[in-house]
Order: sequence, then structure tokens, then C-alpha cells
Amino acid sequence: MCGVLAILLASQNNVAPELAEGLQLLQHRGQDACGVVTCGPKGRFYQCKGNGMVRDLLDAKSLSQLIGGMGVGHARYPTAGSSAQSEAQPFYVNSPYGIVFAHNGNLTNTDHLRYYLDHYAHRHINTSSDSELLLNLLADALQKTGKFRIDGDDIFRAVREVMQTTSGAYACTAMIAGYGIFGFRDPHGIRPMGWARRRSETVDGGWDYMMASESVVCDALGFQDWTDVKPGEAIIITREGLVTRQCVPERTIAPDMFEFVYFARPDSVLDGISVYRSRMAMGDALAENARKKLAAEGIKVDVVIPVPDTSRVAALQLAQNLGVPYREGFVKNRYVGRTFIMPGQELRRKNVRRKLNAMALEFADKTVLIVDDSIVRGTTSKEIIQMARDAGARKVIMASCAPPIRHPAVYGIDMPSRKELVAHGRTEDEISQYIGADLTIFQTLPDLVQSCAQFNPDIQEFDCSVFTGEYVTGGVTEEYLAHIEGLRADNAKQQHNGGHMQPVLETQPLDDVTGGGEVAGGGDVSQVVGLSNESLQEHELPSLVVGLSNE
Ligand SMILES: O=P(O)(O)OC[C@H]1O[C@H](OP(=O)(O)OP(=O)(O)O)[C@H](O)[C@@H]1O
Ligand SMILES: NC(=O)CC[C@H](N)C(=O)O
Ligand SMILES: [Mg+2]
Repeated sequence: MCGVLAILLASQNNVAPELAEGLQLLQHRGQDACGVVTCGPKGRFYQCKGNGMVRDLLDAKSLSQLIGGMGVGHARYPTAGSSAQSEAQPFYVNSPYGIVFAHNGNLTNTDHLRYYLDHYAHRHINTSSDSELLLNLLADALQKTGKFRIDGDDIFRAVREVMQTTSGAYACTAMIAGYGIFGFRDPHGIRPMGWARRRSETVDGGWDYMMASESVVCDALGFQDWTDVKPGEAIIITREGLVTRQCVPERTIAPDMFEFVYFARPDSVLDGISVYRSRMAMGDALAENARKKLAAEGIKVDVVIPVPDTSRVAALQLAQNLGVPYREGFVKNRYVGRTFIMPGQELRRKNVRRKLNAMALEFADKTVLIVDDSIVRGTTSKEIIQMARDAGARKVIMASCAPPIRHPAVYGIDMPSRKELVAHGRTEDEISQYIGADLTIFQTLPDLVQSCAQFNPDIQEFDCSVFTGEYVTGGVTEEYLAHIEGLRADNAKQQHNGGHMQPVLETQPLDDVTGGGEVAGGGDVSQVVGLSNESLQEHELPSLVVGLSNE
């Protein structure tokens, strides 16, 4: 669940510091790697990327070397390929025109795409990242224009071709040397993205534009008029302004429910739904369920305790509804990041202990109701329930704002293995037993959906595949699930990452200057070649089309 970002300033001032600031605000979406690429005078790209957190990698010295008024940024949580430095984003291809690319999401037909790029497009793919495939498909589609200079129509057509050939989830930002930035979102809108603008401080009447995974970036950097990119829509931003186009017919919008449950920041608004309000509603709905279950079991709760950070909003609401005191019984070490998105079970387990400390005075001799947003592998709940007992709790009741997660995620959350999911093949009582609780109370799926849907009547469907096993894009077969399980289960990843194989071309983390010396994409309107009448048919890949019509 990476974070993507792109900014184009009306002026030629360096945009890198703002990109780094924006990425800090998206850090919760990916802690493994990050990067920024800017485009300076003469269409030259400047990049700084690699493994690590934004504040460590993008320091003042690195930022001072990233020149130019437009750029793309990325914060990575790997869901395909490995955690290798070479898979840090944004990615770059020099041909055609010089393209830089950042992707949030996960593709589900990568084998087909890899085959096509190898056998038909003759493009060398240097990593096992699905995002590198996506970039090369885009580059291939642009290459087919055969033009010296491209224009907006060419980009829209290329994006359309990409949408017709890929399956899965993607929200992407990109940049073409000397031309501008652009972005697009998959036809179901599974991953979030929007754009915003602000008046330029230095160019009279000019606008600065940005695109980002979450609206929180827009608030913090002083941008306004946040607008969600529609499913299947692309937007292009140049110094001439912003244009949008629906590239393929909009499918039913089905944003990923897990964004609201866990991933997104509460102060973001995704597809018109305040994440904060949706989490409050989750707490309200869970309170009703909890009231009934506790009454049925004859349990009187003394205190409600959240698992910091994400569950706080819902837990407070739940406590108020139950009329039970809310107490911060677990203190979080602010220097430890999110544990769920850390690679490897041992690391995750150790970090729960490093991150959370139980205060005995809130647990001793009490019946505690601990609230978390979700129970996925059960790593957090197992540890904190033990901590609560060690701190003297008489009874420990666990409550989850999400229903049991029994199915693998394929659209950008790294939980591809059923075996790793605590709820897979277990009843609610068995889950409770496994995590060591006296009772575990789950949200129902209808209540969860209603907690979000009530805030935007236009969205009635969410991607709830991890709860239901129904995948909105289709094409996610048993065979595919077994395949990704083999590739990405914790033990398999250790093997892939453990070899420390270096790719042929390793990217430089700092001060890496790439790109040509000339303005490649556009800028000079007189160089824009007129639209050709070639039909999309010529670009069609019959064996790869995944179900979108060519209209
Ligand atoms: O059952 P598990 O596999 O442990 O996963 C679920 C837990 O992981 C997440 O916390 P995380 O520490 O990542 O982030 P947070 O600080 O935002 O709550 C989530 O909020 C749950 O607490
Ligand atoms: N979490 C994401 O969005 C990951 C993007 C891409 N699949 C990668 O692994 O780099
Ligand atoms: Mg948590």
C-alpha cells in the first residue's frame, strides 16, 4: 500500500523539499523504501531513492541536489518482487521521451505482461517488481506512436491501452521529461488518488498542481479543491493547465475497504468519505455488537483500551457508547513504525513488544476490553493480550473493528498467504483461543460496509475480498492464489531476499543524474505532432486484453 505523489509548480523553483514533505505525510503507507525524481532545466531528471524512511534518505543535502519545478515521489511497502534497493520507486525508462513512474497497488496478470514485454515489445525488465512492468507497458504504448514529440491525446491513448491490458489495482503518478506530470487510477478505483491546486506564490495568475494517494498531503502543503481521480480516468498536468479524460468506461467503483479500516490516515478523505468519520462509525457499530455479546456472556467490562495507533478513534467511540471508561493502557514508543507492514514475522512480533508497553495500573484486577482495527496474522493481539495478562488483567476481551480476515489480499496489501492469516480455517472461538483472549468480538461485514457507505451514497461497493474471497477484478483463480502464495509467503520471501542478488543495473541512492540533455516530451507546442488516425486496433493485444471493451 505505497504512497504516490507528483507536484508541478507554475514556477521553476525547486519542488523537491515539498515532495519530501508530502512523502513524510504518506510514510504510513510504506516504510521500506522511498524516492523522489525531479525534472530540471533541459528535461534532465535528478533522482534520490533507496531503502529507508523519508526523513533518513531525503535529507537536506540530497534534496538540494534535486533540481526542477516538477517531480514524482514514492513511499514503498513491497507487495510484489522483493525489498531490494533496485525496486525502490520511482522507476525510470529513457525511451521513449524519458518517463518516471510511481505505482501504488498490485497487478494480478504479471506473468502475461512479462511475456508480452519480452516476446513482443522486446523490453528488458530488470527486477521482479510489477511496477516496472506497468511502466514498460506504458512506455511501449507511447513508443508505438512513433512520434518525435507527443501530446495529451497520445498519453491518454497509451494509458487506455495500459488499462486494457492490465488486471489488478493501480493508482499511478508519472512524469515525462520536459513535458509534465500525469496520473491514472484503475477502472475499479481500488487504490485511492486525487489531485489539488493552489495559487502560485511566484507566478502571477499561475497554479501549482499536485496528485497524491491521500488528501492529507493537500491540506498540509496548502493545496485546495481536492478532487478524486475517477476510476479509469487519467489526468495530465502541464504548465498549460490540467486536462482529464475517462480512458476506459468506469466500472463500479470499489475502493479497498482496508484503506478505511487500517491504511489511510484518519485526517484523509478518500472518495468523499472521511476516514475519521468512518472509523467513528465502526466504533459505534461495534459497540452494538459488543453490548449484545457481553450481555449474553454476562461480562461486565471495567475499561476500554485501544491498541495504538489506528484503533484509537473507533475505541473511544465504542467506550462512549458502552458507557465504559476509555483508558490509554498501552503506551506507544513513537520511534517504532507500523508493525503490520514490516517484512517478516519475527521482526513484526519483536516490534509489537518494542512499540507497545502495558501500564499495570490500567490492567490490574480489571476486566479489559481491548480494541484493535483488525486482527490479521494475530501478531499484535497475541502479544498484547499476554502483556495485558502479565500486567494483572482479570479477564481480557478483544474487539476488532473488522470482520475476520480469511482470504489473501491481491491488490496491494502484503498478505498473500492463507496460512499466515489467523482467521483462515478458524471459527471466531478458535481465533479467540489462538490469540489467548477470553472472548473476541468481531464487526460484521454489513456493519463495516455501512460505516463507510453512509458517508457517500455514490459508493455502495467496496473491495472486501479479504473478508469474502470475492475479487472485484475477476480472474483471481485458485491457481493464481496458490502461485502468489508460493512467491510471497513469509518463508518464500526470505529465500528471495536472502540471496542478496544484485541486479545488473543497481540504482544509485544519491546524486544519480539520469535523462537526456534535451527537452524530450514537449514544451514547444510547435513540435507537437498532430494526432494520427491510427485505430487502437493496431495496438491491441488480443491475448492480453483482460475484459475491458475497446470502445
Ligand atoms: O494481526 P496483525 O497481523 O498484528 O495485524 C493487525 C495489526 O497491525 C496493525 O498495526 P500497526 O502496528 O501496523 O499500525 P498502527 O500503529 O497504525 O496501529 C493494525 O492496526 C493492527 O494493530
Ligand atoms: N504497496 C504497493 O502499492 C506496492 C507497489 C508495488 N506492487 C511494489 O511492490 O512496489
Ligand atoms: Mg495497530
